[in-house]
Amino acid sequence: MTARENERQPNGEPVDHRLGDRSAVSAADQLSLDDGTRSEGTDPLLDRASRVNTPSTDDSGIAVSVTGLRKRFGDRTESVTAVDDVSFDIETGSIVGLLGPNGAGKTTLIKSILGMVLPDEGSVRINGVDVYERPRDAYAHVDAMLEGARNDYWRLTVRENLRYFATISGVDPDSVRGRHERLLTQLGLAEKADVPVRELSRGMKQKVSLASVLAGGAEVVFLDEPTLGLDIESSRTLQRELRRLVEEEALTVVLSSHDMDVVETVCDRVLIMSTGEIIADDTVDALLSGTDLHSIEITSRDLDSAIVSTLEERFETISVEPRERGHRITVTTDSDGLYTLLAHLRAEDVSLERVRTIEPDLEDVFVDLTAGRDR
Ligand SMILES: Nc1ncnc2c1ncn2[C@@H]1O[C@H](COP(=O)(O)OP(=O)(O)OP(=O)(O)O)[C@@H](O)[C@H]1O
Repeated sequence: MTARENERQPNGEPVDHRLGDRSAVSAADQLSLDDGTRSEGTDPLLDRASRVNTPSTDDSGIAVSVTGLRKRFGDRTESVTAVDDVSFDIETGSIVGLLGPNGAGKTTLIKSILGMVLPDEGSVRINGVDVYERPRDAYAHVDAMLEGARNDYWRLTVRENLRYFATISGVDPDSVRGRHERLLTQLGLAEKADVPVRELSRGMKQKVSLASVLAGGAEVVFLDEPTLGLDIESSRTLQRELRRLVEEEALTVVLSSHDMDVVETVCDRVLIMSTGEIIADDTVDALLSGTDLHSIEITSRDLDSAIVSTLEERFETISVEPRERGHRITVTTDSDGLYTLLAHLRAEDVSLERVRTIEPDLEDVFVDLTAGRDR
């Protein structure tokens, strides 16, 4: 999902891609028209300000349930099935990572769940409520940060933004003052609380965006690249705060990110999409332990350019580092591939100076699962 930088409303404020704000809805409507969907203008999110933020009643333990979702764009001559018969449930109080290469269908899936794109088939329930039949009730406890960090009112201070977004979520800002103060402290924003957002750095703005999403006490939040542009310390703080909200307040988070380390650290479960389908749905541990991948790093002065280029032809996932004499190569492959590699090196009479095996990480598993599956 790509951030749309520099979008502005006529009043000079940034375009808001969040739910819960009227400008967000107009952005959604604009998108909808582009998509040929939802042109009826009945977006449930327009009405948030008048909504009472009562707790949801569903006790199934399932926050989001998607069944048989399908969305195709285009006509018969040229069409793409962006989401292809996708089904999954997300447990209340968990963080689920949504991964996929560019064009996999992640944005279309999330927008379909949020009612910003109307799917051709399938159903979505949030806390047991069908989003297409009873959108207002279904989205009463949902918020989202889509397409980057441009979500806040830059002329308002940080604290005023939190109060504003709480208000349009139907919450009296005074009743959640404690929550706001905690968010400001946890996210390192307390010192800047009374500073207009436009005067903050990009990373700080990103943190304000996240705080604004969480300001109204939503039970289910969708976050697109929440750590983009943050320094390592801020990213870790944000991840810790998300885990705390999930564990202490049963927040449910759907997080889409290209940062595999963030997903590996923070998510209870990972959905991997490719060409519109869910091709993996498991915990990070299960994905890592279920893989037959091995990463091996070999250093040798016998690894000359000719041998290295033969290996590059055979192994897609090879990285090569020239040494003063010879090369250091790192290859990620399955057991058969490893056997082939070692047999090849033996046949070429390569003596191995240094061999190091590396545990595969989520990125290795992701690349392995999605390689060669382009549309
Ligand atoms: N409005 C649209 N009209 C036509 N095709 C579309 C539209 N929106 C998405 N698509 C196509 O649907 C497919 C899935 O796109 P989508 O944006 O959902 O993928 P993504 O996983 O979010 O990608 P990225 O990571 O690059 O943002 C792509 O082939 C894309 O070109």
